[in-house]
Amino acid sequence: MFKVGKVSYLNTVPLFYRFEDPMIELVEGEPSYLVSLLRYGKIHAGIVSSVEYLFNRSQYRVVSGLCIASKQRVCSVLLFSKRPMLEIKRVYLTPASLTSKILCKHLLEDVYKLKPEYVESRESADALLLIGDDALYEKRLGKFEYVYDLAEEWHKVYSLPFVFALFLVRKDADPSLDRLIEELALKSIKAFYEDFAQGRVKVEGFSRDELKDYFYHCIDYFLDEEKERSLELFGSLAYNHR
Ligand SMILES: C=C(O[C@@H]1C=C(C(=O)O)C=C[C@H]1O)C(=O)O
Repeated sequence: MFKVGKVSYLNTVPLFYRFEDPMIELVEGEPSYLVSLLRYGKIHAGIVSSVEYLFNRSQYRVVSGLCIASKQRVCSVLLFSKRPMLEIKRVYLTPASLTSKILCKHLLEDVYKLKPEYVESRESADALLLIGDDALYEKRLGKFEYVYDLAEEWHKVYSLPFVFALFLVRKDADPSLDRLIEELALKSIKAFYEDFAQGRVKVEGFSRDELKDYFYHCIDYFLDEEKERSLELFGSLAYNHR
């Protein structure tokens, strides 16, 4: 039996839409939790934060061609702020994330040349980094005057897509697992988009228009050469923020 980690957010619904096999057991959780399970061998594989691969390459194989990325906007990695970007002083970074936290630090410190204090409580912060469904729900509440999409910020600077997560397989796992994951995920994505186009997909808590914007204009699942280039660039910039 293979244990495979699945991020428990809207963004993985297409990847796991038909991800059923007698050999596979899914384990759900937030990205940082899944990374710790994978690192310590409690699961064999999972779609997890891309920085885990960038910092510990020798431990993993990457399932080819698949990722969670965005071409421009991602819509669910958002910095919510009471002040304009250049005036941000105290930042809360969600502990659910690894990649987006580092992306946020890179943008604030290296691109915008700020020296923010990172605080543990939301209440004392003037800006909050949230990811996944937490970010999508917070946006709806409309409590913050400034909302920055971090993939869009990355794109403004580098004109590149951004890769948030990769399907990693532990090197000590059976080699047949990579192929099985690739097949099931590709089958899932195809079935999801076919069903969505036919109006057959419903996800509790989200309207059809919200889903359409998210899955057609924000999230992208295909790891191509441009995304690999972006990943390597991020790897070289991320090192100072680990
Ligand atoms: C786009 C997203 O990508 C995620 C962001 C991750 C991270 O920041 O470590 C990890 C997995 C992905 O689910 C999101 O969660 O909204």
